[in-house]
Amino acid sequence: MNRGAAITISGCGKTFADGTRALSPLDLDVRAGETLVLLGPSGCGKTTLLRLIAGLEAPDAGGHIRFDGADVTTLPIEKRNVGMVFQSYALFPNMSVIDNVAYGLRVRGMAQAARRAQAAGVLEMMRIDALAQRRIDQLSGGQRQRVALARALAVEPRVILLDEPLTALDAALREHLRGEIDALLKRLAITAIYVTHDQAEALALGDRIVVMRNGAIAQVGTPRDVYFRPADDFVADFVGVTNRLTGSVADGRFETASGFVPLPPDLTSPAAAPAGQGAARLLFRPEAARLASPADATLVFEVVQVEFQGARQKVTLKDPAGTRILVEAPADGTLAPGTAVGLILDPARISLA
Ligand SMILES: Nc1ncnc2c1ncn2[C@@H]1O[C@H](COP(=O)(O)OP(=O)(O)OP(=O)(O)O)[C@@H](O)[C@H]1O
Repeated sequence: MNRGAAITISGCGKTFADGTRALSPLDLDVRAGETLVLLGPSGCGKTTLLRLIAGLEAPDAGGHIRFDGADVTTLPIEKRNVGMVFQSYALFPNMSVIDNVAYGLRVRGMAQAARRAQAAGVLEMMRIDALAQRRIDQLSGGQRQRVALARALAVEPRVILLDEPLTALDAALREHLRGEIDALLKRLAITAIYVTHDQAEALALGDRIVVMRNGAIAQVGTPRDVYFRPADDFVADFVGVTNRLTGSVADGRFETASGFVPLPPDLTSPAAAPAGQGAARLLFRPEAARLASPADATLVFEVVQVEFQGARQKVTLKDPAGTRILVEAPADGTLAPGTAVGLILDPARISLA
């Protein structure tokens, strides 16, 4: 397999013929060999960005796309050496599995024996070699998606582009294939760009995640960055439940109705503007908090509701100002509505907004 290409996207916007502005001009660097996930709600421009990278659409004037430094902006898809996998497999239903996988090699003019051998190798790698002679319409959804992936990989692309490849599958199969795709992409060290609107898929697969909103990039970061240090309210809410406390920052502390939180240095540095000093909100996920006795904590809340979930319980708390938050705790049965509890926040998993 080829080594993956580094991709540089600069000033790429996209306005369709009917005037729809699908993407505002944006810049993005994709590192060689990484899996980059484009995550965002329907219509935010994920597919459009993927199609620009593929060469299926041209960016508006001024936009440039480079693969390993070489400008490919005007190159059509067949000259970019990219593989694509879609939600709707786009396989030839009457052809055998092996002929589907070898198709791209035939288009490139490879001789029959050589392309059959190469296709057979990819089928083996994907563990579907036993299905080589089956027709596509004799396969299950999960098998078809493996064939689609095999076909994209058979041409030894520098970049593989995946557009919601698992959406059509049921939940259990989706999770299983997600694990397989993750392992495969890491092993091949191929540059992969993966479009999804499913946050769990994005967090599991991405080396980095690009959260998109209304044709623009809201945040680029590792799954941990995006989850624990969301750039804004939109990102915070799109990737999970977010608690918010209002208060103010002074002398390295966040002061709020229920007490205070000592802040880690990176949140109080001048670079952490606008929240380095003055009125602010503290954001954290339910699992970034731990319950403690009120005497051992700098924040004290009242228990409002406890929802038993087996191994864990979800606990709703309120502060003296009436602000409610949701936390998770081991299901030990000692929490009752009306009691006071202390709350300890993991400093690495809080952010200010
Ligand atoms: N060929 C086209 N002509 C006009 N508008 C288009 C065209 N293709 C896409 N759009 C519009 O551009 C915007 C972005 O679409 P895009 O398909 O990139 O979104 P998406 O984030 O991939 O959404 P989804 O998750 O629903 O696939 C949408 O408003 C869409 O309606």
